[in-house]
Amino acid sequence: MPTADLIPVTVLTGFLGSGKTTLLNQLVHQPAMRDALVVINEFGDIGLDHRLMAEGDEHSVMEMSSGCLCCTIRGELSRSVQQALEGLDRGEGRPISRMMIETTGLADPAPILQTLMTDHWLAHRFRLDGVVCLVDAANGISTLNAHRESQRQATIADSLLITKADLVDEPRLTRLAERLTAKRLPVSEHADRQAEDWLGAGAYLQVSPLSGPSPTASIAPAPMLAPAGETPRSRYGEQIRSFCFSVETPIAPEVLEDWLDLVMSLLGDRMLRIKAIVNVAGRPQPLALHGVQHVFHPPVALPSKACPDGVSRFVFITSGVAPDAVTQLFDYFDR
Ligand SMILES: Nc1nc2c(ncn2[C@@H]2O[C@H](COP(=O)(O)OP(=O)(O)OP(=O)(O)O)[C@@H](O)[C@H]2O)c(=O)[nH]1
Repeated sequence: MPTADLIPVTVLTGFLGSGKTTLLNQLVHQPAMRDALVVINEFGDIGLDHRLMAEGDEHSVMEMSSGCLCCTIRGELSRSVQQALEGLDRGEGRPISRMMIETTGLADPAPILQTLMTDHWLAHRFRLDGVVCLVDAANGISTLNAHRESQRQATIADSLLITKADLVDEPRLTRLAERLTAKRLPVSEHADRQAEDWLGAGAYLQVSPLSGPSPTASIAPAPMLAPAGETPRSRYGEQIRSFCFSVETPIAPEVLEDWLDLVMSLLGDRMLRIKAIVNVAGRPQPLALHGVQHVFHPPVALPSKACPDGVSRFVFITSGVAPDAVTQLFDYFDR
């Protein structure tokens, strides 16, 4: 097939909580995402991101949460996409014009790119359009220092976008931008592409910031290494683990608050990510909660269909923390 007829694929990556799903939620309403197939890969047994995605008629969302696309379920990308496209061929939707893959926050994008390029079926239908990496301004520098995965994601990206610029002051944003543009390795052939190149006509630049005065910043990418003397501490697969926790009855607001406050303060740097859809007693709508390292974002009310069975679901991604340490604390407060 001529390259021009191949379906473009964008890989959207970025460390845990950097804002990938938030961005996708806004992008799916852009004209360039009409007829897009969105593949969401999540770290953890319970995938919550598909519930957090706004629904729309013009895009399909495929969730892959049984493992990480860069390692354990690498072979499944081809099979799952084939199934999705066969469904479309049978008239169960319109043909897709683009695919977007949201990686897990801990993914190494390189094996995913390799799969796209070397899997016979995928390589004959899709072409890589680019890798976009989100870097969270609130946690960016410490994450780059501490987590090899974050460095890999930013190094491989064609475009880097800084999210949460509204949460930091200008000097902090500048330090992060300088860190990201510090050219310590040969720059990849696409490295000078600006964010507006992907998705065609600058779709991202139309995305409004979530809150606050400063828009999400986009900068040209550049590979980087940790500064001398700062060794990445974590290695995916060794210490990092995810676990899920469900609560079947509505949770009293004070129990939720006290429990999460204590969890965050006790676990400190070892708490990488909390994601939850919570049925809070006395509230008509479920709440989405997001903790990203030491930052807890304001809760957001979701439509009732995000939690149809009334069960609250929490996903914790930690470094070296036993699940019991978290769940027993809940039992302590929920007496
Ligand atoms: N203030 C602010 N908050 C943001 C911005 N982008 C994302 N967030 C918040 O950051 C939190 C995490 O965002 P997600 O979109 O779930 O992040 P993610 O990268 O998909 O997370 P993982 O699936 O864990 O990798 C949510 O509470 C978002 O509302 C931003 O630009 N500004």
